[in-house]
Amino acid sequence: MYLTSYITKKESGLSEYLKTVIENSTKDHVNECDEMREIMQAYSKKREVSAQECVTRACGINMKKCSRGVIFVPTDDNALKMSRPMSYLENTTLESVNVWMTSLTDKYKSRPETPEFEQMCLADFAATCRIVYGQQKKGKDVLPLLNDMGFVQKRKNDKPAIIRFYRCSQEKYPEKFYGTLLKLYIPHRSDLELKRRHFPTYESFYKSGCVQLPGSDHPECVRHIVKRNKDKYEKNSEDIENAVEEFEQNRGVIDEWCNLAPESEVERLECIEELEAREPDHEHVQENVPEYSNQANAATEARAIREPPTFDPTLLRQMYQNLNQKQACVFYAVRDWCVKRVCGLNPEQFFFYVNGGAGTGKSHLIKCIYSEASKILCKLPSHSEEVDIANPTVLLTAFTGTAAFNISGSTLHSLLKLPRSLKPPFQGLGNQLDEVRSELLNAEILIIDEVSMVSKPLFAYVDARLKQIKGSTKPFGGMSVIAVGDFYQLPPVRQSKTLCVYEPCEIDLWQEHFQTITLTEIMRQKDDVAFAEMLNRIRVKGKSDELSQADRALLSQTITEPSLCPPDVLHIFATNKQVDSHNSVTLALLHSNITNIDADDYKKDPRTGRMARQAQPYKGNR
Ligand SMILES: Nc1ncnc2c1ncn2[C@@H]1O[C@H](COP(=O)(O)OP(=O)(O)OP(=O)(O)O)[C@@H](O)[C@H]1O
Repeated sequence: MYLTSYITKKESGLSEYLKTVIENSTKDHVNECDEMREIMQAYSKKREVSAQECVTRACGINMKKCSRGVIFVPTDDNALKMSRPMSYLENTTLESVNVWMTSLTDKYKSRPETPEFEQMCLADFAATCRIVYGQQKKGKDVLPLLNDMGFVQKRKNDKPAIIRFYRCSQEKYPEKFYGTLLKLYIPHRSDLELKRRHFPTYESFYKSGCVQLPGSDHPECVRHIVKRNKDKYEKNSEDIENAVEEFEQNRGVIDEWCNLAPESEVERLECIEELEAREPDHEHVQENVPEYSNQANAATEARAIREPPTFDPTLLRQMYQNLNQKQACVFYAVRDWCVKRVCGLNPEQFFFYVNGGAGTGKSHLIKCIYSEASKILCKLPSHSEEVDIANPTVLLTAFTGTAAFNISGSTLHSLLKLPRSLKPPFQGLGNQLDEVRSELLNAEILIIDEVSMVSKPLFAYVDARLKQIKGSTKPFGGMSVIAVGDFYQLPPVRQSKTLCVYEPCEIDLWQEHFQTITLTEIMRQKDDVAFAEMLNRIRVKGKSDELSQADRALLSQTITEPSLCPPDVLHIFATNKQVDSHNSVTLALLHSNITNIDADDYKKDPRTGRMARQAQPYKGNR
């Protein structure tokens, strides 16, 4: 699949893209040189060329060896024409019409008038003949073309060339579709022969027309002639077309890419979304992705890996000692694994999902695990010489910036340089791979906090990315994973699929690998057991389930007049407007001298891929 996709990569969108660039640059520039430069830049940025192809081209190495010639046959009514060279044009008069280079189709129409050439359709001509120049004109069986168009020679019988032509959809563009069939497979000397008086369209001529071929003594249906010639050149075209269509529709899930080619990730799509000025794909685009910056810039880009959290050893010891039974269970399981790893016992990868309601001590446990595991794993042989904090052994991450900040970690997007759109196919790291690989090569454990916000596509992407970075086909590239969170809390943005929903048709990393450990003891309100228990009941309550009288009474006790509410306690509001108003009032109470600073808003220019400062800040942006 990987190779097929690589060698059949499409460039179909490029023409449309260039058209837009040309239209825009015509509007923007008076100077043709600038216009040309802009088009060239757009072309070079948009064109998808892999690193391998670049090297091959730059070094002039043959990209492929082919025992057959491959000929492109232009069949469009308005096919692109190239002008003759300047040196030629300078010696012609203004009235001269002979200013265009002749195409293969022109040469076909001027083919020799021998019986053999008369019967040839354009496809035959392209596949079995070659235009010869210079000394080759003196070769065997070379014939002159009419109208001084050059010379032609039949190819050796066993080596007809492969013909390529633009195929268009029969449903969407019937006229072009039938025009192509007729031009390729009906012998002719002028396009008028293919669109005759009684047949206003190519389609009508194809379906009801008859022609008498040179050398034949009776007319024959156009359809039949087309079929006979087409069968010579398009033997399996329908099967191939159906297979391609099926492949496009049922592209494998993201993971398959990595399973097939984890090491040689050369996806060319890295810059597509940067340059595409299209509407975001709502299902796959991650909204509000914090710290996301696809405009990598050494000066402005925040480091992917934050400074690791450090704790006072005495405090840490106390934290370990005070872990409750379930917390301790996970903590020591991970600790044992780390010890085995350091001793060279190569323990199996583990995948834990630490679940539990609000305040059950999930983040607290993460901090303990992180500190202890980092301390032990830094003794791994590869780290013994110099422990570099930029090469962590445990990765602390979360989906949102806030959650990541709370645990002194990084967001998944920034750490793994994930693209904004998670739409398949998987986008590799391209030339950032080495840099990320060197940063994360020593990582052994990945911790993901607030996992309820991680969507299925994002999780699959993390898996794929780690496979790429680690160069391993094992799940998550061989790293052990601790996912922490509560699926009763925030779901993924934009109604993306959450991890805990099982779908049998997909490879489900979550169901397949993760072992759940549920923390039940509420640590945040441990001095108020009644309240903590009520919170647990509310956590699992359905929308239509009534609150019990006792719970209602307990909650009602806390109702108070807003004016009586102390200003310095946490306030929660239903709308942003109320939040803004409360913040403004509180801020004014704290500081008298307030200065407003307008934000500078930047927007990506789809043509250049660069961030351009907007004249006006966006309204309503926060
Ligand atoms: N074993 C423990 N000993 C003492 N305090 C603890 C322990 N576990 C957790 N805590 C404290 O309980 C409070 C809640 O813990 P924590 O924030 O880790 O819970 P959480 O499950 O992550 O909550 P949430 O889901 O709301 O983010 C914190 O103040 C934490 O320090």
